[in-house]
Amino acid sequence: MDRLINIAAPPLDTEEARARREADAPHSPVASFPGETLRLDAGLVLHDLQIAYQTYGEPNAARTNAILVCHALTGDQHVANVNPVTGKPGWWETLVGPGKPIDTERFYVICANVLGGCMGTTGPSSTNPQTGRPYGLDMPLVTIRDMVNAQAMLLDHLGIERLLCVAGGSMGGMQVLQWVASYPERVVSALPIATAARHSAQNIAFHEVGRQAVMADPDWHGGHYLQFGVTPHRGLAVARMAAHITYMSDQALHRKFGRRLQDRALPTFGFDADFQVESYLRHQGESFVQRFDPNSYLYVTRAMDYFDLAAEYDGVLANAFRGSKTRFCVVSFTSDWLFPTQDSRAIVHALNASGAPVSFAEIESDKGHDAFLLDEPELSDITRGFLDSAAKTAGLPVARDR
Ligand SMILES: CC(=O)SCCNC(=O)CCNC(=O)[C@H](O)C(C)(C)COP(=O)(O)OP(=O)(O)OC[C@H]1O[C@@H](n2cnc3c(N)ncnc32)[C@H](O)[C@@H]1OP(=O)(O)O
Ligand SMILES: N[C@@H](CCO)C(=O)O
Repeated sequence: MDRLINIAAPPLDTEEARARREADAPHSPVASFPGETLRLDAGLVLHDLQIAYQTYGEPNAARTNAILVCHALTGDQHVANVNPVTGKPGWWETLVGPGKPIDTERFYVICANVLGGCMGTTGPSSTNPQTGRPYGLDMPLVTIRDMVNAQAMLLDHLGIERLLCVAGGSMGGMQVLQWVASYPERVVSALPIATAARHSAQNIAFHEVGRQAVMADPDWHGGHYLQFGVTPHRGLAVARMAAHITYMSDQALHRKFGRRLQDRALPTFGFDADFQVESYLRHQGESFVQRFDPNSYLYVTRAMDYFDLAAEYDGVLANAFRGSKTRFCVVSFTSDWLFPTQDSRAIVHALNASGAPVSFAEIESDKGHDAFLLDEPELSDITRGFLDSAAKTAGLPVARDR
């Protein structure tokens, strides 16, 4: 019988997986801030902050060519090249690299693992300096604004005063919007993709299902599973399966799998993964738990839920951008029902009302929300054109013809 998802490989917090993560250390520099604190929206203070990051390309002499890329919910700092933990290409290798739209021969690209994450930046699996044990749920909740404030500390550490662009999709796009609201003078241009200025009720609902799956796993132990030497990987896998459906469109699921059966001619009349789509989702769940920490999943989904940029500005989104000189390019995808085009339009309307320069593109695609991670030629063209124009405004040398 093959009714349950099969977590064959070691989950993230076994000794073996820890060793794999530690093997990443030479690849990911970690910025530490001894003696400094980060004040969080939750009203608490974080000590001994650590931020794991990657850079690609070189800063120019005036340090005016930096682009900050912000990752989505379960991304990490490995935006390009090979991710040493998964052995797979970086999550935005379609856009970032030499000669690519975010051209690392021209730009100095920085990407940091978010606060609350599990790839080297302080998160619930980090050691709580007050107890010497992993934080677990004793880690204070973090918000998108907290993530951005931590990134600002990293930029100070790297000697980058101003960003030529801040770019990202989904939760990365939320960080882009927050960057302009919090640090307008530090951002020349902004590229928020497949995102929203506030998380919808429907999206909060999906996240709650995922969190309940994690917390219902008997191995969760109130969030202190590391002390018990186990990981609630089954709950996390179920959470990912449910979430993954929301990252795709109905058309894409139909195109990829339809009602086809997996490795069999007839249904089993049982609960095995008869259908290809079931097998695919199980695979997505099983592979996710090899690279992600269950408590981090709780924290980062919660940060998205709390995001409501207008709420910080008397309920008027335009006020978040008023006076900002940042140039925007807002992008959405036609088949993205998780962050539909109407969410992007709301951002564009607010930017118009605030007087900010903004362009908007809705890209025709049947790939759903995760289209921003896939090879979408129109996204590449828009990104290249937008960055060329931002670079020109900033007085950088023009791009070579390709
Ligand atoms: C910033 C960030 O967001 S980083 C995090 C982004 N990364 C993820 O979210 C990782 C998981 N998500 C995905 O894989 C997303 O679908 C994407 C967008 C990143 C990739 O999409 P695609 O290239 O279309 O890949 P697809 O969704 O078809 O998945 C391919 C995988 O499914 C597996 N698969 C395909 N069909 C089946 C099936 N019938 N049964 C079992 N497994 C299957 C493939 O073997 C492949 O496995 P692998 O990834 O372990 O090599
Ligand atoms: N699939 C991506 C996008 C989610 O918004 C991720 O897991 O981060």
